[in-house]
Amino acid sequence: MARIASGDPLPATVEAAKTADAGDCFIGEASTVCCLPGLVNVGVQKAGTGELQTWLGVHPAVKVHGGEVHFFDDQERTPSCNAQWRGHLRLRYARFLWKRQRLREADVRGRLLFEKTPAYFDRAQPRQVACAIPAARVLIMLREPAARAHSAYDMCQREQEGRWCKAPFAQVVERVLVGGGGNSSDAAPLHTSRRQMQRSPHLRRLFLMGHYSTFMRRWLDVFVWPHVGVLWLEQFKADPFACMHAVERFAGLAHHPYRTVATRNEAGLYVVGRSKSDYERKRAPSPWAAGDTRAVVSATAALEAAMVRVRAYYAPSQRRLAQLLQKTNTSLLPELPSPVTGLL
Ligand SMILES: Nc1ncnc2c1ncn2[C@@H]1O[C@H](COP(=O)(O)OS(=O)(=O)O)[C@@H](OP(=O)(O)O)[C@H]1O
Repeated sequence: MARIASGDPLPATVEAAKTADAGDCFIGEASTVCCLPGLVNVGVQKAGTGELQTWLGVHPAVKVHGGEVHFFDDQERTPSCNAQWRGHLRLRYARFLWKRQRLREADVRGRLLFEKTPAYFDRAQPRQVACAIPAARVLIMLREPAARAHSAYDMCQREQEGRWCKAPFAQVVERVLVGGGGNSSDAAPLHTSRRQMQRSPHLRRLFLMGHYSTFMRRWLDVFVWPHVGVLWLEQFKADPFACMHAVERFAGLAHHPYRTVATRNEAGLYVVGRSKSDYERKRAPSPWAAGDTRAVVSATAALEAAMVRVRAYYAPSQRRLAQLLQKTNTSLLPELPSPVTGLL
């Protein structure tokens, strides 16, 4: 059972923070409260972490942060996790987490505190997170890695318009993934072009993040395995109710009747209130918008071929992940989704 913020808050001092853990709260000046989360969703980007936060936000026994925290992103390596350091780290983290919200005891008493930062999966040092909140439940949401990479690239094109994502995804794949013959059945393994990866840290992250087993091992090295739970966006798409039930069991929460509050949106997905899935797919890429049929057909074919290539690139790594999930028993649902099992 994850720690629920039900006890009396500790004084907001380093001394008190030395003995705190996930789910504990600190009371500071003017009775303001800040807490350490009991449940942290550490990733991955584009695997439905925003949606999960929305669903947990309507659970009466959960207090969600509401945004993304990024406290542990790219922090410097710390020499050791001694008591003094732990005390400081916990206080800084709890204060940072709630700096934009004036929490009162009544907001948190008896509730599970939740934060999500998908960037933690590959950008945080799990050892540091474990130093701050060793008893926390760590939720890892994954998504078939080729679809994840495409979705992340698409988001960059739509929202960030960065230089690194100007070219169509299919062109980038052609440039970055080398070896093989473009066919998943080719014997030669695909790997990333060192030169292309050195040129763009964004592309490097886009492709490397999908080697889930590499990053997962780092989390499993420092958190006890029953405290780490894995869920797939594909599972959430297929049955969000089973997923929410599994998350509740994982976090020690009472069952909430999500079926009574969820509706289906235009995309046919279950949502509670506003969802990214309501509007993300409505924005069309340029050839579609221009209505140029030939361009659409050729862009679709190029994208499909690129996706085959990306899936082939990730196949060995997906096999390693399957073994890791089996060994550690960290899947929250017993059945792996078909786009994932297809690769294993
Ligand atoms: N209710 C529901 N059911 C199934 N799938 C859903 C739902 N809500 C959001 N989504 C899809 O989740 C994808 C976004 O994931 P994230 O919220 O983790 O994105 S982000 O990293 O925070 O930007 C994004 O996927 P893509 O549209 O394929 O990019 C969303 O469409």
